[in-house]
Amino acid sequence: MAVPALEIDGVRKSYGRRRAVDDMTFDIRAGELFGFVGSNGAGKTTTMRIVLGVLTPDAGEVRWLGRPVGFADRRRFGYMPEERGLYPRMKVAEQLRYLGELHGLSPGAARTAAGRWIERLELSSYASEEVQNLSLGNQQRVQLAAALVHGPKALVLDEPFSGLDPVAVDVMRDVLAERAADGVPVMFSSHQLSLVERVCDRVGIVGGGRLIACGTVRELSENADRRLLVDAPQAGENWTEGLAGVEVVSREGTRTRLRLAKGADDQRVLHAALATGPVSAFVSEHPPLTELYRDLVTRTGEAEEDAEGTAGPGATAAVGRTAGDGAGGGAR
Ligand SMILES: Nc1ncnc2c1ncn2[C@@H]1O[C@H](COP(=O)(O)OP(=O)(O)OP(=O)(O)O)[C@@H](O)[C@H]1O
Repeated sequence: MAVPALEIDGVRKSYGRRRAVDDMTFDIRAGELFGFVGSNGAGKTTTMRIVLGVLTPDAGEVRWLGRPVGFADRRRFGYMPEERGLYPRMKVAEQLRYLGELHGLSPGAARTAAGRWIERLELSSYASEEVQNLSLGNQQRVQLAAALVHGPKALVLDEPFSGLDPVAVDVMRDVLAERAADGVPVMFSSHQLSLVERVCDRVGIVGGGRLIACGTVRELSENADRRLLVDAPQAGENWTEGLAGVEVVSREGTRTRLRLAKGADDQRVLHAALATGPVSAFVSEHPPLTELYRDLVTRTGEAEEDAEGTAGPGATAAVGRTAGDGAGGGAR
C-alpha cells in the first residue's frame, strides 16, 4: 500500500461557535491526485488552510512524511488559495520570479523556473503585463504558475478549475497529472464532479465538516446501491411497479436505469422485464460520482438529522467512519 505523504489527523476548527471542521482525518499519497469535494460550507477551504498553516487547528495534527508539518516543509508546498493571492500591479514574470525567490530559489533559478512555467501555461504573451490587466482565467493560470514556480513537494489547490475555459481546464489537468506522475501529492477541491471523476485517483467527500467517504470512485460505488440498465422494448411505463427496493432513475426510449436498494433481487427485475417481451440489455452499471455524491450527502444529512438531540455530534462520526472505512480508502 502506498505510503501517506500528507496526513490530516483528527483536525478540528471552529469559528466562534460554528464548528467548520470536525475530526477531519485522511491522507494523500505520494504521486496521487486527490479530489476534495463537498457542498458549499462543508469545510474544504478551512481544511486546506490548516494544511498550509494559514489557520491553526483547535485540535488534531497535519503530518508531512510522518512528522508534524513545520514551516520549512510548508515553504516547499505549493498553494492556490481560494481568494487567490497575487499582487495585482506586479507584472506576471516579475511576480513569478519574486515568489520563486521568496520560496528559497536563487535569482537565476527563479528566473528560469518563471520562464518555464510561463511557457508551459501558455502565458508568454502576458509575461510583461500587470496581473490586474489579465482575464480571470489567465490570472488563474498565473496563480497556478505561482504555486508551481518553486518546484513544490506537495500541491494544495482550492478550486483550481473554477472559471476556466475548456482549453485551460485541459492545460491545468495535464500539469497536475504531470506533477503527480513526478511523485508529488496533489490535492484539489472542486465542485466539478465529472472532472474529479475523470482525473483523480481518489476522492474525499466532505459533509458538515467531516469526511463522510474516501476512496477510488470504484471503491465508493461498491458501497452504494446497485444500478441496472434494462432495455425492454415492449415494456410499458409501469413495468417495475411492485418490485421491492427498485427505483426508476431515468428512462431513455426503451431503456430504463434502475437503482436497487440493498437486498433487492435483480433476478426478480429480470423476470419482470422478460414478462413484458424480449429484453435486449440487462447490464449492471457503476454509478457516476455525481450520483454517489448525492446519495452519500443525502444519507449522511439524514443521519445527522436523526442524531440531533439524541446522540449529539458524536453520532455523525460513526456515519463518516463507516462510509470511509467501507469504501476501503484513506478515511480512518
Ligand atoms: N472566517 C470565517 N469566519 C466565520 N465562519 C467562517 C469563516 N470561514 C469559513 N467559515 C464557515 O466555516 C464553514 C466552512 O467553510 P469553508 O469555507 O471551509 O467551506 P468550503 O467547503 O470551502 O465551502 P465552498 O465550497 O463554498 O468554498 C462554513 O460554515 C463557513 O461559513
